[in-house]
Amino acid sequence: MIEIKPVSKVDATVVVPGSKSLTQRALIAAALADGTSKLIGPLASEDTSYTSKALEQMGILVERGENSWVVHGSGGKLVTPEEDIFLGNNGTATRFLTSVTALGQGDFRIDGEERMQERPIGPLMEALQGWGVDIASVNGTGCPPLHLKSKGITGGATILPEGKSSQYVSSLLLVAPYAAQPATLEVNGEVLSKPYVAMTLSVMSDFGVSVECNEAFTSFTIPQGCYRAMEYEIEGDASNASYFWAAAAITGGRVTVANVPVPSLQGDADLAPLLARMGCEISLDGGGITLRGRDHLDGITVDMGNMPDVVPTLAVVAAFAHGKTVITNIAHLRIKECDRLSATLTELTKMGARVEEGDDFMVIHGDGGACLHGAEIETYNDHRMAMSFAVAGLRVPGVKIRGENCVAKSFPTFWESFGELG
Ligand SMILES: O=C(O)C1=C[C@@H](OP(=O)(O)O)[C@@H](O)[C@H](O)C1
Ligand SMILES: C=C(OP(=O)(O)O)C(=O)O
Repeated sequence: MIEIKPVSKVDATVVVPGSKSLTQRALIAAALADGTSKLIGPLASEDTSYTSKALEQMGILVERGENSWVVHGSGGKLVTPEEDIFLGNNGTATRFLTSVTALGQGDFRIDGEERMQERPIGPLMEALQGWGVDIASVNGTGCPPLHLKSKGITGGATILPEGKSSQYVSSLLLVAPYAAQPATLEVNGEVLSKPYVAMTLSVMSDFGVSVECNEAFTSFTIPQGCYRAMEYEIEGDASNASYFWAAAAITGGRVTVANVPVPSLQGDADLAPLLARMGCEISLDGGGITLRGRDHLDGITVDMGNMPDVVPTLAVVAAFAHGKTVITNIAHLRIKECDRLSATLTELTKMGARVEEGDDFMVIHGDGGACLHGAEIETYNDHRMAMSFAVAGLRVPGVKIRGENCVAKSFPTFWESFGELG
């Protein structure tokens, strides 16, 4: 357990580690490319280690240096893994690598931690079956462990049934160029977390494959092709930048995150303008985004369907605002590392906040933070719970974070960087 000490006003410039989402996409595109790619500024964390280890099991050599990784691409020819693939609680990799392994040959399992065995993957399995993949959920739950008998994907038309993760769409797109025939993908229902699909299309295009699609991201035509090896530079992680912007917002201080660019490929960078709507000042200095807090924050009403990972950050800031904050379209928070919708509200309540929970929304009744008091915060093995509630501790004495090591999933050096704010 770690106790956070309150500070007056933070005043800092920080550099955050590389984007988890971009690192994983670039690793996969580079692994399937014909030739050797170099990833500059990748994220070294528990999740990206699971991804690169799984790719290594499929015969891809990933040489991990201090600030760049060299990936020896296979041109799409994958070796059969000798052991089952284990991906911890890495939802992105579990969804993406299910399709990647389908490109290879062999009979094996994909599995993860207990929580990953509760995170659905059924819609992706159905869409892959439409491309001729023999895949089943071992326990019949529509969740991992999965059993695959891979022999490549046929391509042609497939349909992704309605689901609560954009990762299914990204996963299918990433492998579609390697299908035996040109592929199309139709998605039933609304696509949540859309910026992540845009990010996938951007990485694919950088690696040389252009996909045709509609604006709603429900209809895609993917040409056959092979990714082109390249040198790819990774932006700083905007979801992880959120904790530093939030620190400025609630302490009335200043934080510049130097390596999240504008424009960014990451939807979560849009948290900064949202904090500006609550009363902060935003400016673009030296290539990064600076947030300055003021004495007063106002509650807002906002649809966060496109920015699920920064909802806990926003909810914590909302507890220090004046008035009601209503966060809608967030049912997908319930299938993250924990049920983040409930967990966030449970822990805010423990700190004295007045909140309301709906199936797909939350309400925080802010009073400027006056009612908040210290508490031992449960983190449910969820890195985003630990990092968001650490922010609250900068204003409220006695905030203690249990299970603080869970930050290793996406930001192993978080506590050192956060400590520098004080
Ligand atoms: O594609 C990605 O890199 C991600 C997509 C999002 O998931 P959903 O699409 O399931 O909301 C996000 O929560 C996750 O952290 C990363
Ligand atoms: C939801 C997250 O990741 P994943 O789905 O990859 O486990 C996250 O990092 O907040």
